[in-house]
Amino acid sequence: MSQDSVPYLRALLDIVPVAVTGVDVRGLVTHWNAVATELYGIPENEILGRPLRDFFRQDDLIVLTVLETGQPVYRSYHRPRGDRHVLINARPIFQNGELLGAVASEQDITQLINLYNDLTTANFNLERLEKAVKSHGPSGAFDHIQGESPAIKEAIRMAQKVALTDATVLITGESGVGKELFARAIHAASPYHQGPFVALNCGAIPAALFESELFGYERGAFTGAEPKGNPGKLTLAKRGTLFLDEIGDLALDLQVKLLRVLQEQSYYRLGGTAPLRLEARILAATNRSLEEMMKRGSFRRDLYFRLNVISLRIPPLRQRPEDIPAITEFLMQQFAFQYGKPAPRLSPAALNVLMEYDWPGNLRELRNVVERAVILSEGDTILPADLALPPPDETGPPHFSPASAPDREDPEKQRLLQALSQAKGNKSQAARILGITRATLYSRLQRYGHSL
Ligand SMILES: Nc1ncnc2c1ncn2[C@@H]1O[C@H](COP(=O)(O)OP(=O)(O)OP(=O)(O)O)[C@@H](O)[C@H]1O
Repeated sequence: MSQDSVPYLRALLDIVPVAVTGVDVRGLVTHWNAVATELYGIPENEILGRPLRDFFRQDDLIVLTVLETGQPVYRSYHRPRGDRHVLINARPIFQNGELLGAVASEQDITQLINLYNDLTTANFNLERLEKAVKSHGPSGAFDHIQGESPAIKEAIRMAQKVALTDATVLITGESGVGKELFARAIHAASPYHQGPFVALNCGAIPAALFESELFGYERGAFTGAEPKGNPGKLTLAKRGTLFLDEIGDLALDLQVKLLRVLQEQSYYRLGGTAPLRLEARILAATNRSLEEMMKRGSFRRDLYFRLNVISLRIPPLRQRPEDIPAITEFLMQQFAFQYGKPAPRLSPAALNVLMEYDWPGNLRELRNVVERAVILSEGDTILPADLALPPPDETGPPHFSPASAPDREDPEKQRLLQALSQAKGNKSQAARILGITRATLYSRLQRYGHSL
């Protein structure tokens, strides 16, 4: 190369769209172009002639590694700083067999990565919308009920069967397990799906208003009534579904009135004289034990049997811990989208905390915990501290029975959590990572979830 070519090379360095760094054999900077200045915010006059390692962490200096190993590197992905993503080419420079130094070029692909992340989030959202659209038709009604444990699958199978009939269903289960979610899915999959879904919370309305809410009233039926009258929930739910939530909270005298409607399949509005036909499918739910209440005389036996034509029990979350990884992943994506943040990942330690917690508030509590964690987490990983739950040691009585008491150092359990975290809760993928079948993975998750 002639001496004349130096100005050409200088100009070339300044117009190539990559950051160029040159070091001599001691690691002192010999070349630093305009893009490098822009990428790292370090001007050429500050860095030229100085050791490169004064400006960067040793681990981040691929060009120095190349100097040591004498091996070139091509298109190596690297994050020189938290918010920057680059692809690096680097090679040593030899002259007459002697090592002179090394050069590196770095292509900033931050924008590309950000676009990719945006695209992934957009795709996720699209899938969700597709599911939501499908779930408006009877076929996809149960799609948004997350979970693949045998317990939840059994509940879904049962609900799908009863959805096709017009039988009254009593949905039981602890608070926050998803009783209303199931009621809505049954409605959406039922012959009544084109009609409305009307919910009435029997625990939330004062007894004095219950009748007018349920049956409605005619114009001028009583003082203080809406002048136009009120159709009432039974009429509003016509050709649709009436969901009587918290049915166990209904006072005894009102239980008689509800029973009469169910027996006679007709009702009167307050102040009305013409009987109206019951044309709604009835679903009821409670988190109380109606059997216990019957024994104590606070729930009518005859109403119980009318409502409980088919009973559907939704299992609490602590009885299906194997659902926790996938549901958490689903919720993280959902809330990340809602709050306009990139979807975070869950650290194995955080997953461990979730797996061992008791979940008295079930899915509703899990939703709240994940929502808060997505909002509070800094960086791209959710850590145990973001969950605001007691760590496994402090969750009260030990969760593991002595027969299956693996402690937190149990290496098999650690591998399991690691694989699930890596697979973002996808169990097939986690099973592949571990080289075991899905069935084996499920039985291990069951074993490591507490109180089983
Ligand atoms: N399997 C599930 N997958 C995803 N989300 C769920 C699931 N089950 C419940 N949820 C969510 O958890 C929350 C609580 O569910 P829901 O209101 O249906 O519970 P519930 O049993 O009716 O509670 P309560 O007895 O307190 O009325 C809702 O936001 C619901 O969407």
